[in-house]
Amino acid sequence: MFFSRKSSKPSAVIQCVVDYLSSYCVLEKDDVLPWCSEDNGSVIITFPFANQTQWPFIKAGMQDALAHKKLNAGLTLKTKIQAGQTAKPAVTNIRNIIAVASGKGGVGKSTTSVNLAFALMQEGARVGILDADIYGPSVPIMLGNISERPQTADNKHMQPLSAHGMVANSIGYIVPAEDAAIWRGPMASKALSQLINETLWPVLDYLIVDMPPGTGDVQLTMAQQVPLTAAVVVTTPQDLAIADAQKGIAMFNKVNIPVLGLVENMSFYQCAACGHKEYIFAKDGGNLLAERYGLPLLGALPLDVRIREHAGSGKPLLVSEPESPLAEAYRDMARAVSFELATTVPVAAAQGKNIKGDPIAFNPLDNN
Ligand SMILES: Nc1ncnc2c1ncn2[C@@H]1O[C@H](COP(=O)(O)OP(=O)(O)OP(=O)(O)O)[C@@H](O)[C@H]1O
Repeated sequence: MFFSRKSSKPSAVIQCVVDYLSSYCVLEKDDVLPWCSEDNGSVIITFPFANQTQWPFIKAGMQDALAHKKLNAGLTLKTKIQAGQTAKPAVTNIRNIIAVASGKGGVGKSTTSVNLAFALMQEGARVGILDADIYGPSVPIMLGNISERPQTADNKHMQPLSAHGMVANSIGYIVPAEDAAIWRGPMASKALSQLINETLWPVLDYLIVDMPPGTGDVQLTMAQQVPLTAAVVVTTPQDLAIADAQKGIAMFNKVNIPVLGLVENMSFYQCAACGHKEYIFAKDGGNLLAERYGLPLLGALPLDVRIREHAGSGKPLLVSEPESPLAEAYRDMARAVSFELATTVPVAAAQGKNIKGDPIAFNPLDNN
């Protein structure tokens, strides 16, 4: 029941802001009430998810709602991402680890991972990316720093590399591709644990992990060994890819990692000249799968040559064309990912205990 847990009734301005947020986010009023506090006639709203590009619209909507009720209050919007609970102890400085997985190769998992990471950053989160795609690491190519190597001061820990304001590490920076390609399961999953645990990560709200494609033993062991908070499954609309995505969902269910939802990549082709949308592969595959599993469809990204060109050039779309509608589609997805995590994964009991501060002089959002 609305406000039932509070001993005193919230003020009229808080009630108005809560009403607005509850309908904007499609959540119960009791769910959004904890985000709101009042200080000297000003309302502070602290979102537990990353949505900073929406703040101007949200603020304007709230101001209208307040004015409609002849109320007046200053509005301050903030972001505070909480750590979601994990079965294994959290990694130092990382609040949430999100695996980006796909049932089969070539569906655009790495491209989605990298652009998702930048999109989350543009929405106000502190983000890093880890390329765990042992058999085909492509993050170094997409970040344009393939010839760089992580530095180490003590021969035990690596400093992550930094590209376009994002921290990253990848097996591709460390081991020649032909060596990693022949690793067997135990070696591959040990490499992932080492990459995560021996990198000096700055304080991060999200570490995006680009998983190796597939749902075999290697992927299963990896999913079990790392304290994943949640997973996102990428698919394309073809029947075959959908069937494989189904296996991906089943794999995470088996190891009790919550799947936040599906991303349908290469969903449609939009003609640059006339804007007509062509569903080249199939229509609504991702939607139907999402419905079957009761999962949200977090994003439907078009097949667009610019996505491939920018990924190949070392400057991902979100960095090279941040104002484009394509970048907006990725940010829509990023907000959906962040929102789902905050509203469906229980908050970790040991909140903040693993946050030790930045070991290196790096924090893209120090003033937040
Ligand atoms: N939405 C898109 N539009 C156009 N090209 C895309 C799109 N998504 C990915 N690509 C391109 O498709 C190819 C495969 O993408 P990517 O490497 O991200 O797939 P993957 O699933 O990670 O593959 P792998 O299984 O080999 O790791 C790349 O050339 C990439 O640039």
